[in-house]
Amino acid sequence: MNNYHYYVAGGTGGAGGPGYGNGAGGAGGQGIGPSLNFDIQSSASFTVNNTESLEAIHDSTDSFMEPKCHPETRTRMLKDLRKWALDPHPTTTILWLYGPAGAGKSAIMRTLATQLHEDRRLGGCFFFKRGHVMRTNARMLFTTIAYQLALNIESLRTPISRVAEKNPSIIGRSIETQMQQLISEPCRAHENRHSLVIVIDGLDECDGHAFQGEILRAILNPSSNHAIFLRFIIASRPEPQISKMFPLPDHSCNYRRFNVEQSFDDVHKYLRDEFSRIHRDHSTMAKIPSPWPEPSVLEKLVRKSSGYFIYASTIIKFIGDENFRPTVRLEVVQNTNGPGSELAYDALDQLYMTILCSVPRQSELIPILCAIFKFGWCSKELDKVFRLAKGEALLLLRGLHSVLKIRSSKDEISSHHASFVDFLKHPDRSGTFCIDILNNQISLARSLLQYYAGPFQRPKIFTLSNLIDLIVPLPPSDEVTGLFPLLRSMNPDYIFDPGENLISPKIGSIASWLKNTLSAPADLIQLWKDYAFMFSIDCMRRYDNITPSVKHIISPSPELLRILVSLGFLGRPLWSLLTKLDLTWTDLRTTLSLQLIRKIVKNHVDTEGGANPSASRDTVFSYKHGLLGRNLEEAYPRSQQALGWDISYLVRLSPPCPVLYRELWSIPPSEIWSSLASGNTLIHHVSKWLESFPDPMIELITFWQRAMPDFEPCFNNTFNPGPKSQEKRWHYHDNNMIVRLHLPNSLKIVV
Ligand SMILES: Nc1ncnc2c1ncn2[C@@H]1O[C@H](COP(=O)(O)OP(=O)(O)OP(=O)(O)O)[C@@H](O)[C@H]1O
Repeated sequence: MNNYHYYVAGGTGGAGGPGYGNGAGGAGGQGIGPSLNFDIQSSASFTVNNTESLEAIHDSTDSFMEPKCHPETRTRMLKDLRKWALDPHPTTTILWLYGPAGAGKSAIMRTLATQLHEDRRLGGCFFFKRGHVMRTNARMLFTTIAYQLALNIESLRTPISRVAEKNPSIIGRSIETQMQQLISEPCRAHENRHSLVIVIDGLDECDGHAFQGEILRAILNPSSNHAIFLRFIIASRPEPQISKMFPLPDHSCNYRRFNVEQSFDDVHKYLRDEFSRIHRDHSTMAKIPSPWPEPSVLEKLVRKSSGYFIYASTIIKFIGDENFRPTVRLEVVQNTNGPGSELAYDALDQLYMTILCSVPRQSELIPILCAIFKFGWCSKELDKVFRLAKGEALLLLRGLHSVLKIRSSKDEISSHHASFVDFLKHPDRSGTFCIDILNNQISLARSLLQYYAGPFQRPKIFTLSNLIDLIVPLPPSDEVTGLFPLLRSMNPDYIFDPGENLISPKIGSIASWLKNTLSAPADLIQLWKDYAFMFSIDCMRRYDNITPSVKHIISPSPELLRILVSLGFLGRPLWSLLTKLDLTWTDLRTTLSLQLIRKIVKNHVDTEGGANPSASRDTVFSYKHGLLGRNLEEAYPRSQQALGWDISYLVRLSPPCPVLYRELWSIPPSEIWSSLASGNTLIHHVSKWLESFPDPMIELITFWQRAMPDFEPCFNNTFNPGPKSQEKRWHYHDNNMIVRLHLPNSLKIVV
């Protein structure tokens, strides 16, 4: 059991401080004397000397080392805060000051505490400090503040010390009881004409979220019934467990929120003055012309600070180091990736490391951080791509509110400080958290590829291009080989999604990369070559005849080429069919034919034989896009005719297939003959196709040939060609396409 003795006033020793309660005379300083002695008995777990908690006071012995505002900085903010603190009738008596890590909250609070002390309005203060045994201890908060109240306000001494005497175990009681008995009750019984401010800084640095909550509940609870003259200012990072206690205020709130905003002007002033000081005082600077550094360099550094002080004060400490030349160190700071730059940001890095290391579920968090800073994704996108439950990404990022700006209203995530992104990009600084190290890049690529292997969902932002940029620089390794199965199972719908802003060479670069990665299987390389080639054709269609530059590096498989030659005129999104139906190239022709046949039949049924053309989706689509006809009645037969042509070409290219043949019979004759042109074409190509069967049934061929009118001359025109013309047209169609696509001549059909 240790005893903690706060000896206040009088007696021997302590230098008398200026007491200011009710204009009473000066209270004593920290002395040892019997006249006022409140003895707060600790629980057995306390083994540290009590004076350590006194370091939490604004003017403690070590306080000269703690941050304070540089002269003429944060002036407007300090003025506002002081005005609120001194206001005899404020609308709220509790103020929460919040801002990201290193924004300058402690500096503001310390400067304010000093000002309030000079105004004789400081009731007490407590500066929590991470890593300090007493200054992270919630139990020390109200006892230390009570001590200062007793010290500062003469009329409070007796009631406070009486509580301590009567209840020596008060330090072991709940936070709320301490607040009630040591502060609220003695103050309520006391009359004070002026406000008295209690300043609590760095609440997020108090050990244990539960204790942080308890402290806030003790202060915010309306039943605490604080004395009318008491004001509380609490400063912290906007950590979720604290922010939730201060929801955006409505009219019934008894607190005010105060955001420590960026201030480029203040940082500029600070940097300018500090550089002048270094220039003036540093032994090696005598010959360096003034102003130093040049204004443009200064401006750049101000921008880099994002308007917060942590970056500015860190580089000043580095540049101003007496043992080095400031000019050389300034160069190092400017070149963030140059040698030695990791030393420049020591303090900053420690801050960021502490924050990152304190976050749970780090292995899940790292790829998410990579995605945020590489692709700028919002939380919804993160949930989707990382296959997390709704809102889970935000939950994972909860511990990073002091470095990340997370605006749930706009669903945007960004960094408070530009310096945090620099940190995350530099492997010597951020180590395993570095977003650019190989392991993290591979793990991000893996997550993305897993997503892209799944069913197509139109993304809100299109990032395939980023994924390719991520994959292509990866050097060969076992981990990279692990990505191959995912690359094989990628859903091509994502590649050919018109919303993606991809360019052909990007897709080609995956094939080239696979080729250079020696362990890549040949069929995977071919698959990506095919994708690249199809993509180039797609671009050609979309942008009308822009020759695909990809053709120089890609050699698609002959099977694919044959199909494409036929489909080049169809304008169908072939790629989506491929994956949706899980087909090989060989299956594709047959299946496409079957599908198209079913479609022609379905249109017939849906529209009741064409009587109600609005029931056919592709007729409506074609008409709406001005592709076919002036009205739906005109568009319907034309869209059926287009299907008929497509079927003709595909049937001709398909391998012998009895199922397909049977299916052809399901086409209602009226649909075949509604357009003589496509009917004729269909009949011609079916008969030719039947000839390609291993054991062609002559009767069948003859049957189909007879179905075609044989008065060739009459039909020998563009719209209604006879058999010879059909063949010519077929050859022309194919060969022309081969020329257009710059394909090998060997693919041409020789008449
Ligand atoms: N107005 C200012 N003038 C000069 N230096 C400042 C000012 N504000 C902050 N600094 C410096 O910036 C650094 C970070 O400031 P401070 O510790 O006050 O930030 P904070 O918001 O309290 O950070 P944290 O959330 O990590 O506690 C400190 O080195 C401090 O000295």
